[in-house]
Amino acid sequence: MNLSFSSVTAKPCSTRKPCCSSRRCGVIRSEVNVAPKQRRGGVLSKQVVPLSDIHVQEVVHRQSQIMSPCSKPKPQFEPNFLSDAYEMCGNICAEYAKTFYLGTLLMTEERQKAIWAIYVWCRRTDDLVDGPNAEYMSSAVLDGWEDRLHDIFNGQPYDMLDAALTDTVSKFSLDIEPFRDMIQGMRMDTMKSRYNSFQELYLYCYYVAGTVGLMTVPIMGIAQESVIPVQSVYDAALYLGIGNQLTNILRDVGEDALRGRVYLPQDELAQFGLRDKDVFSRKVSERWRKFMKYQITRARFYFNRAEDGVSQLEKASRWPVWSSLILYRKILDAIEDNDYDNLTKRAYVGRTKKLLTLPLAYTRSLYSNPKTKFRPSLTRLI
Ligand SMILES: CC(C)=CCC/C(C)=C/CC/C(C)=C/CC/C(C)=C/[C@@H]1[C@@H](COP(=O)(O)OP(=O)(O)O)[C@]1(C)CC/C=C(\C)CC/C=C(\C)CCC=C(C)C
Repeated sequence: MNLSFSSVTAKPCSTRKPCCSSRRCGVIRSEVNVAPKQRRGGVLSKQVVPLSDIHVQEVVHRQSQIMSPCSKPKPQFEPNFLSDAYEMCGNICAEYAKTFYLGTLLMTEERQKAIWAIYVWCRRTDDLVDGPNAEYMSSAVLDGWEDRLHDIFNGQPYDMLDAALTDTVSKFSLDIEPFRDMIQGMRMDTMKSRYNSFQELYLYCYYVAGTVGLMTVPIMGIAQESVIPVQSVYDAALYLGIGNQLTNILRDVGEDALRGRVYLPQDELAQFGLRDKDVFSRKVSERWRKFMKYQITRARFYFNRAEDGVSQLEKASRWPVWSSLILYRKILDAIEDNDYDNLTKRAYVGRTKKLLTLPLAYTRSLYSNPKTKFRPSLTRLI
């Protein structure tokens, strides 16, 4: 049984210009880091596989360029209009994602508002396929949403919430590609309900969550004292998104099954002697527990890989990111506490545990130092 883990880092093929924005202009080679088998320590080995849809390298390139004053249209809005628009975004974020919202309160006002605007756009995008109007979903709806995204980036927002994002993209060096990729993830979601391998699932996770990492790095800001390459910070942001999404998937296996969806690699299910019918039967067997242990270890692998990137962010941005990392990790602990029953139970981190996370994350953010990879032993307690 092959129990290796992979994380995928995009490398441009030599024939491809890094600034090329066309989705279909060439093949990207991707490097897959294969983590050690369970119970065996050791150095990660690497494999090269074709994976043409992950746009990290080009996004890093474009987002790292200093914005010239005329590079993005500067829309003219009434001052009150924009402050009302951001306030609406803040209220939505506070309502639907309290932890993200709390985390933004330490940031500068400009960054805080930018995260709210991005959050709201992501929430609305996800709601197209997951929300109350999901029954009206079609590829035409997603095409229309993508046109609207281009309007946002061209300074012609459709409504107030879009206007907040238009303002945000005019202030920060944000590339449109991760936003388009998230829409691509929603397309994928409408087209398939099974993933043959972890490679396929990874691509989905990149689309719907890794992209959030790429969108938010320019807002969070990289510390001036950072000593690691910018690309590594983006990789860490991507891994945090992947870890979060894998965790969401593991938490929601039972709920997704009720909708006829299985976001688990089919080949790995088979390796553990499991099939779709075992997911739908809602019975937790010993095989299922073993399979879940494996999936949880992989999600943790991504969180661990994200850690070093958090310390490279600007100080005020580290706290919210640590909070999100620690909290999502705790969902994995909760699945274990439920004896791996994610078929009939939804793993939950209680209010008190959540609140206790905030000072822990705060301490962590004070002690993480961008100049070293030093990890205070506190990590191990969390
Ligand atoms: C402060 C902070 C962490 C900010 C990020 C806020 C933000 C813009 C979030 C967008 C989330 C969103 C609505 C995405 C749409 C797709 C989706 C639903 C993805 C899942 C999110 C969790 O949502 P929830 O639990 O509410 O999901 P359901 O209601 O069950 O559908 C995801 C699991 C993805 C979340 C991914 C991230 C927050 C990315 C984290 C990475 C960073 C913030 C980069 C940090 C930088 C470094 C260097 C590590």
